[in-house]
Amino acid sequence: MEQVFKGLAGVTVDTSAISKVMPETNSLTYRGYAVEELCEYRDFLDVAYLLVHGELPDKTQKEKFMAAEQAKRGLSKEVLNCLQSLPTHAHPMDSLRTGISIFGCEDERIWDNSHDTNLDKYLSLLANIPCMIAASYRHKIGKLYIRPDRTLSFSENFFHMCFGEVPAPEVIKAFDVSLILYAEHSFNASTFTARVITSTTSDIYSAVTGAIGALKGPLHGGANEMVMHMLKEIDQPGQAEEWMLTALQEKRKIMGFGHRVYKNGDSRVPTMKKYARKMADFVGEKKWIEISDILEKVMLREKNIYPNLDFPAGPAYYMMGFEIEMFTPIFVMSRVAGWTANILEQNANNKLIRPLSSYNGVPQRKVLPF
Ligand SMILES: CC(=O)SCCNC(=O)CCNC(=O)[C@H](O)C(C)(C)COP(=O)(O)OP(=O)(O)OC[C@H]1O[C@@H](n2cnc3c(N)ncnc32)[C@H](O)[C@@H]1OP(=O)(O)O
Ligand SMILES: O=C([O-])CC(=O)C(=O)O
Repeated sequence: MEQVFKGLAGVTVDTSAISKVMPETNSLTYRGYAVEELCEYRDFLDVAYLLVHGELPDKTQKEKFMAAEQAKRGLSKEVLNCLQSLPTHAHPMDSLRTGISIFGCEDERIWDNSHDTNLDKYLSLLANIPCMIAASYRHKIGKLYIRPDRTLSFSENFFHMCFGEVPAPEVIKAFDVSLILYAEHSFNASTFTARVITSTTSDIYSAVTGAIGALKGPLHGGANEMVMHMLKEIDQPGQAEEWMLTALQEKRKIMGFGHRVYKNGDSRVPTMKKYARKMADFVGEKKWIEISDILEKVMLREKNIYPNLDFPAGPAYYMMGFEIEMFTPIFVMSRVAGWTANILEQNANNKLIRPLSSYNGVPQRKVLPF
């Protein structure tokens, strides 16, 4: 039997100049820049530009990019109506997947996969994914849609559309940092999905829609929601150690722990943890951090497994005031930058992605007539 690489683990399938995940040093760069430095000195929009254009914007390029993103904010009546016609029990990831499908149908440039057209489609997605998430959220809670404010920053506008107000700068900064950290991570499952779809010379909306489906799963982006459900189930720091020991004994997968590539810690966790702590100080609620610290300690002691980015991001979003079901859609708001960079890279040097399988079913047999 041929050698099988289950889950493509350890297989290098292509080259990429977008991000470098370095498990040996627990570090990560986007286009050569360390994510920690990007978090400290730049905002998410700079990173959304960097990933797709290959360089950080200068002041003029940033102003132009920001103005273009702001100008593109705003859903059509049809997309808004569609999102508002979905059942209120629908998960916002499903609503977003559906919204982007319709959004894509509105674009007449169906078979135009040129670089410049794709850059324009990217700007539309970047500007309108937050509008779709906020629209679904407002619909779910039975409140009226709030139109985007084209004078606000990317992150400020999202809070404005969800809650009708812009929170303190500390909250905006923590949120923006989370978007930078979530923006790109080489050939993760959703990015790979986007590349597979792109490799058939399909379009960017199809690739992003497919990537959303892959990101939703709890083994990938959906874990940030599961982490918060777990923290809420534990509820008290005094119950955290026992909860973890029982879960491990029952051989349960602990959400927010482990990673396919990082085996000694996720490069993004220290930065996200710092901002989750800032959120705890800001809201004056330490319990989620205390429970998290105990879970992390016990998991390391018992299994030598480290937390991934979803572990601190979940409680950070909760403390910012978001409903749990909003966490993975927020991941999409950011990861669309990484997906697009990968879609453009795949398009620029394409080869159909089509691996082999090793057949282990019944041997060939005869079809007998009735
Ligand atoms: C942004 C992101 O997408 S980050 C990932 C978010 N996902 C999660 O947090 C979900 C929980 N984590 C997991 O399910 C896994 O760690 C994954 C899917 C992320 C990585 O999986 P893989 O690389 O396939 O690792 P694999 O599942 O083979 O784990 C290796 C060993 O560690 C154990 N392990 C890994 N993660 C966990 C976990 N979260 N809880 C308990 N045990 C775990 C496995 O049971 C396995 O043990 P075994 O060798 O005794 O069978
Ligand atoms: O790289 C992965 O497999 C998952 C991950 O952390 C990400 O997509 O951010």
